[in-house]
Amino acid sequence: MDTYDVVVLGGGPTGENLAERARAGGLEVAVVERELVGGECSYWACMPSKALLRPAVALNEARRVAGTREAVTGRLDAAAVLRRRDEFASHWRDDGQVAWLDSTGIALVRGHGRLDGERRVVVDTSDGERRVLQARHAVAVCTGTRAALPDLPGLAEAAVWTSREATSAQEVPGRLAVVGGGVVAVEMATAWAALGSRVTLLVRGGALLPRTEPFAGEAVAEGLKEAGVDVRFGVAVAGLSRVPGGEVVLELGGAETLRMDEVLFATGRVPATADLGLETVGLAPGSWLPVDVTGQVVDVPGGWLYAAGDVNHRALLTHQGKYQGRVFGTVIADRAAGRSLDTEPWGRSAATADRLAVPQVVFTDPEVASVGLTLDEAGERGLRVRAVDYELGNVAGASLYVDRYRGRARAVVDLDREVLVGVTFVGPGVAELLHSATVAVVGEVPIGRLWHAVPAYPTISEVWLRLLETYRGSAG
Ligand SMILES: Cc1cc2nc3c(=O)[nH]c(=O)nc-3n(C[C@H](O)[C@H](O)[C@H](O)COP(=O)(O)OP(=O)(O)OC[C@H]3O[C@@H](n4cnc5c(N)ncnc54)[C@H](O)[C@@H]3O)c2cc1C
Ligand SMILES: NC(=O)c1ccc[n+]([C@@H]2O[C@H](COP(=O)([O-])OP(=O)(O)OC[C@H]3O[C@@H](n4cnc5c(N)ncnc54)[C@H](O)[C@@H]3O)[C@@H](O)[C@H]2O)c1
Repeated sequence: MDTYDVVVLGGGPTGENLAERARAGGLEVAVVERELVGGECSYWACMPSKALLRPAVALNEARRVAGTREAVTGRLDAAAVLRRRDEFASHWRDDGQVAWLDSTGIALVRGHGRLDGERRVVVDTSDGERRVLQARHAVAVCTGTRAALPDLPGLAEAAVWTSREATSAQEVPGRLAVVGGGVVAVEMATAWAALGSRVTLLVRGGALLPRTEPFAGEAVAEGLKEAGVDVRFGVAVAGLSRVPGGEVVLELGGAETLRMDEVLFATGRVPATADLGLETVGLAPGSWLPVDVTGQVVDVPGGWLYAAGDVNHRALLTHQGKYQGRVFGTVIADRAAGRSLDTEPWGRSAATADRLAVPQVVFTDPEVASVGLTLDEAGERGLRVRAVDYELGNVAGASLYVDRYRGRARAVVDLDREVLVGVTFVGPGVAELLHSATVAVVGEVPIGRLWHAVPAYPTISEVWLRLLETYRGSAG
């Protein structure tokens, strides 16, 4: 048996950050990883997906500026894009991340870890041995999620794509069906259409990106249609089958069938907790792990079990998992050293931003960049709010950015405190605008002070000024 101060289950972005903060706090730390250090994000999610999307957006932007439009004469070079994607996925090798772990003095145990009662982890190691790790202070579960697949007749045998295949495929399918209307669905539909697939997007509901402001999903649907994607709403897949070695036949209810070369199910995530020994600590296998603001799993007594990142279901995004990792890793070190905590909202020891100010960019064309609450969410929380909208195309910097710029911005103002609680930008090139909004929301910067944050002319950021003018006009 080996003893460490902290045992971290899962070496994705969250586990890495939590381990690093605990180690920086003076603790002995082991990370257990069953696949690649770096997790889903580095190899099958953020990095390869953005590497697939960037060339598509760069090409579209060049086509929208007179002068460069004439210089762009061909399509994307799919093979070159896939090669560049492979580089960004480090060719699915984790040597670089392992070297970083080594440099921090964190121990790496390769294998599948499971809880085995209080503070104990049993690992089936990659070399076929069984190791027992005992934690003096804490075990942190950072095991992330895997793709959720619906229970459909024929699905198990049809060798469908999940986000893993959609981000790592080495060939461009001729016909690709994408099932779902969330972020993975719209990003991957954008990428593969640009790479040359004929994409059909099958959306069960009536809108894309249902958790964002409605105009964002509408703009993305329009962008996808302009890119040649067949976007269908109110469609449910009833069953499917693959012709051996060949195409997939999708049954859409009624008598309609679709014949595709590949089918991507982008239908959400489930926590990677089914085979984690949760039953040995009184939890149900397969469940999400809700935590308090310091990261402690609420249903386990003794304060030794933490959960961070996707697996606690607070905000399924890399940067939020890393944020939790930093906060919770520091909390574990502080508790171990007997230091006092600051668990007030926005305090050093409390995850707060992952509830009140989650920034997210959807890297489609147009991009969607949002932080904080939508108008509907703010209303549901009982806030007295007003939405302030502005057409981005009227901003000088935007009209220079691409010809006939189309886009929109919305700020959600809390009228009682006169601060912003949410901001959404939709349009080309808005991703890098987002952090200004995040600072305004997290800092609860009074509208009166925002007036003095003067955007440079002529940038797209001038939309800030226009939003404030619109608010002042409508506030009377
Ligand atoms: C296609 C796609 C694109 C995405 N794009 C973005 C994006 O652009 N920006 C963004 O912020 N987010 C994005 N996300 C979400 C992002 O990938 C996740 O939020 C992030 O990976 C969560 O990090 P994590 O460390 O919590 O979990 P993971 O990255 O899932 O890492 C968990 C690790 O734990 C390991 N593990 C699991 N069980 C065990 C076990 N029992 N024993 C040992 N090891 C185990 C796994 O092998 C894995 O390495 C995307 C997701 C998808 C699917
Ligand atoms: N750029 C980014 O930040 C980025 C990119 C990709 C993923 N992510 C994160 O990863 C997570 C997973 O993304 P996702 O798109 O897989 O999940 P999601 O929950 O965002 O979307 C899933 C979609 O599938 C639909 N759906 C569910 N079951 C279905 C079924 N049986 N048939 C048809 N449709 C069905 C849902 O209605 C929903 O619209 C999200 O939390 C997202 O924020 C982030």
